[in-house]
Amino acid sequence: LVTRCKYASYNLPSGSLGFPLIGQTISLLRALRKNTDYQWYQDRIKKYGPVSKMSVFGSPTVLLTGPAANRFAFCNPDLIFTQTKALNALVGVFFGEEAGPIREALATDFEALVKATLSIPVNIPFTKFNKGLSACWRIRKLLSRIAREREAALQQGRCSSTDDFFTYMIALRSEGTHLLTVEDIVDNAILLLTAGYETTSVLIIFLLRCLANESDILGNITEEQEEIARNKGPNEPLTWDDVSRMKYTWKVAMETLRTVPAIFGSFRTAIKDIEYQGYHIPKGWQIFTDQIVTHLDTNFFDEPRKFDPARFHNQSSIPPYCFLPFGGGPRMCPGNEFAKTGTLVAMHYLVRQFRWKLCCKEGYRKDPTPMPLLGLPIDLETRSPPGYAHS
Ligand code: HEM
Repeated sequence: LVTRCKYASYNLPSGSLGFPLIGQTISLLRALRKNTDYQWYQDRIKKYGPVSKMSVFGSPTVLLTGPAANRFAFCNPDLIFTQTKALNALVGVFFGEEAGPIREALATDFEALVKATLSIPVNIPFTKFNKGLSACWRIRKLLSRIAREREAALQQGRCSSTDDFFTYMIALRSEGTHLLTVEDIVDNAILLLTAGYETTSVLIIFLLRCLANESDILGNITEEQEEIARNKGPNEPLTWDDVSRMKYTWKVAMETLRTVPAIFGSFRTAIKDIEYQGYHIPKGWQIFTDQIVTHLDTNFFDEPRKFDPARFHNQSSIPPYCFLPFGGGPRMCPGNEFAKTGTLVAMHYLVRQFRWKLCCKEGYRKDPTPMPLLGLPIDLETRSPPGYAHS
């Protein structure tokens, strides 16, 4: 009623905002967990059309679907990059040589933090949001300590500005390049870790999962990687040039991201009243777009449920704003090349040295990142790469 009175002169999209605060959050989270989110969006589109209003993660939201909507969401200057209210409340690899022990100390807390990013932002004991807040507090405490130690070490000349993320950011501040405080730098570190933590590992997990059932594709990847290895000396590390030659392997990774996007959707907030296709979107409302809607659309991908990396042989045949694993526009993922390199290097060593079988055929859920229901138990066998002249 309040919304109806407040926006009486607006042409709001169809749909309902549901119960205050909760809205459709539980229903969407349930669909994500059951991996039926694609159907959930289709049901909404059928009922309300490609633009509809709802309320998720604590904010009134307009769901936009289709390539034109994706373009609008990613490129409109009146929409700012937002995370859900939960993530904003939670967040206000960078550790040089100590990476191992610090990563271990943080791993469990980051898992709790990522899980809490899509939750109802009400701090009630034992809820995901509450656990995420506690995890975030521990992460912040640990990172702040590290940042302060690095600051002191830098001042005493015990480390260099290129040692890690913190020393680099602190050195830039001393040069007057930015005015961020140590707390701001810690916040940025948390954001980078949240964005980069599970995404690449999800891609590698689902690559392994898909390849276990696709012996021909695995064979083609192995051939590409063996060819690269053949031209190298014993124990010679991979180079940028080698990675740029892993074209087929990357097509398989893109097909994995098309069928199982690591990030399920993108949120923006309208900084003023805006209009889309005749509908008004009030200032302060969220815009939400979901990658899977175009990734599985038969208008853009033939037999979209089929795992077929060959569809990326001719990438110009994919219409713009239909395939968006790394987002689009000015806020496209800045870690995409880093993720690509990490994934390709991991695949180089995995496919040449191992073969694997899935121990179970369970499905997967999104919580919010996709994860096989029972993890990914596999039978791993070592494989002898062909004996090259030098090995
Ligand atoms: C397969 C791996 C990855 C995928 C699929 C992925 C996907 C995405 C997507 C879709 C967005 C845009 C979200 C939006 O527009 O709402 C994004 C943003 C971002 N990603 Fe990634 N990402 C990956 C890896 C990484 C890594 C490794 C890092 C850093 C180490 C990273 C850092 C970021 C950051 C900082 C943003 C926010 C950019 C901004 O605020 O403008 N990502 N990522």
